[in-house]
Amino acid sequence: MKLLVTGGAGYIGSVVTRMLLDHGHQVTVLDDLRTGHREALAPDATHAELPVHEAARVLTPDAGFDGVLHFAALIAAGESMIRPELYWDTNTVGSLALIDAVRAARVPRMVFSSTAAVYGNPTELPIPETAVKAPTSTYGATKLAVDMALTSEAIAHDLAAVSLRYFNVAGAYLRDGLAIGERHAPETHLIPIALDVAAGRRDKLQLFGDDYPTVDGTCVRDYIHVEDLARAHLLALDAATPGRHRIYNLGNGNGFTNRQVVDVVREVTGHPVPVEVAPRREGDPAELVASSALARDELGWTPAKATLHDMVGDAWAFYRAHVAGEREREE
Ligand SMILES: NC(=O)c1ccc[n+]([C@@H]2O[C@H](COP(=O)([O-])OP(=O)(O)OC[C@H]3O[C@@H](n4cnc5c(N)ncnc54)[C@H](O)[C@@H]3O)[C@@H](O)[C@H]2O)c1
Ligand SMILES: O=c1ccn([C@@H]2O[C@H](COP(=O)(O)OP(=O)(O)O[C@H]3O[C@H](CO)[C@H](O)[C@H](O)[C@H]3O)[C@@H](O)[C@H]2O)c(=O)[nH]1
Repeated sequence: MKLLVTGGAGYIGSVVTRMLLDHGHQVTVLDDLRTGHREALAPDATHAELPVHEAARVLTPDAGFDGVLHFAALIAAGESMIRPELYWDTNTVGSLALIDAVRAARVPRMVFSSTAAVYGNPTELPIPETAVKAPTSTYGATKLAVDMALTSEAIAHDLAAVSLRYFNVAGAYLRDGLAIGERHAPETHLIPIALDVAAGRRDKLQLFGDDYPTVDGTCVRDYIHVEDLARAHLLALDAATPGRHRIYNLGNGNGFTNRQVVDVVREVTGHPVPVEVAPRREGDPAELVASSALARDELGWTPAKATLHDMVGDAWAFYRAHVAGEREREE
C-alpha cells in the first residue's frame, strides 16, 4: 500500500514506519519536526516537512494514497492544562484538516492514535471501549473530539476508520544496530525520567501524588511495548472496513503503580533511583487499565513483550546507546 504517516519522526510513528517498510509498503512521512527528531526518520521513506494542517498539499487526489496513519499530536497531558489552545489547534483542528484532505483525495482508510486519556477516571476496570468517556485533561478531550469526528466521517463518507486507544507506551525498537526509543523534550513520562535518574542525569524522581486510592497511593497505569503497539497498526490497516469506525483499546490488562515501575527501573539498572513525593499532577486519573479483548478477538492481536521488565530493559538499552551520549554532547 502507499501510506501517509503523520508524526513519523516521533517515538511511535517512527517505529510503525519501520515496520510498514519492512512489510513492503511505500511510506511518506508528514512531520513538521516540532517535537520529533530528523534522525528518527526512516531513510527509505519520503519526508514532507509540513504541519498536519497542510496535509492536502501532499494528499492530493492524484497522489494515489491507500491509507493514512495519523500519529502527529502534542501529547503531554499536564501541558495541555496550561496551554489548551495549543492542544485544540494541533490535535483537533489539525486532525479535522487532515480528515478533509483524506475525503478530498478519496483515501479509503485512516488509522488514528487515540488514547486511554479519553476515559478520564474510569467507572469500570479493566476499561472496555464502551466505557464512559469523560477526559480529565484537555489532551484527552482533543483526542476524543477526533474519535467522534471519525465516527461521523465513516458513516457519512464511507471512510474505513480505526482508532487505537493506546495505554502507556514504553520500551524501544531494537534491530540490527537500529534503536528507536522515547525522546520527548521536555520529557514528562515516568520511565524515561526514572532512567535519567538511573543514569545520573537527574538527582531524583518526583512522584506526583501518593494519596490516590490505589495499593500504595500512587497512580496505576497499563504499559504496552512499542513493538506490540506497532504490530497492531498493521493489523488495523487490514481490518479497516468502509463505512465503519472501529475502536480498540491497546494495553496488557495489567496495572502497575508508579512505585512498582520505579522498583523495576531499580532492578533493571542496578541504581537506587531516589524518589521524592510531590503534589499530584493536574489531569491525572488514579487508575487506567485496559481491556484489550476486542483487539485480541477482532484483530487477532497478542502482545509478545508483555512484562514491565521487557519494556524497561529495552528502554534502558536504547537510553544507554543513544540518549546518554546525546545529553553529554548537549552539555
Ligand atoms: N507515548 C504514549 O504513551 C502515548 C499514549 C497514548 C497515545 N499516544 C499518541 O500517539 C501518538 C504518537 O505519540 P509519540 O509518543 O510518538 O509522540 P512524539 O511526540 O514522539 O511524536 C509526535 C510527532 O508528531 C509531530 N507533530 C506534532 N504535531 C504536528 C503537527 N501539527 N504537524 C506535523 N507534525 C506534528 C512531531 O514533530 C513528532 O515527530 C500521539 O498522537 C499521541 O497522542 C501516545
Ligand atoms: O516525573 C514523573 C512523571 C510521571 N509521573 C507519574 O507517572 C504516571 C504516568 O505518567 P506519564 O506521564 O508517564 O504517562 P500518562 O499516564 O500521563 O500519559 C501517557 O498515557 C496516556 C494514556 O494513558 C496519554 O495518552 C499520554 O499521551 C501518555 O503520555 C502518572 O501518574 C504521573 O503522574 C510521576 O510521578 N513523575
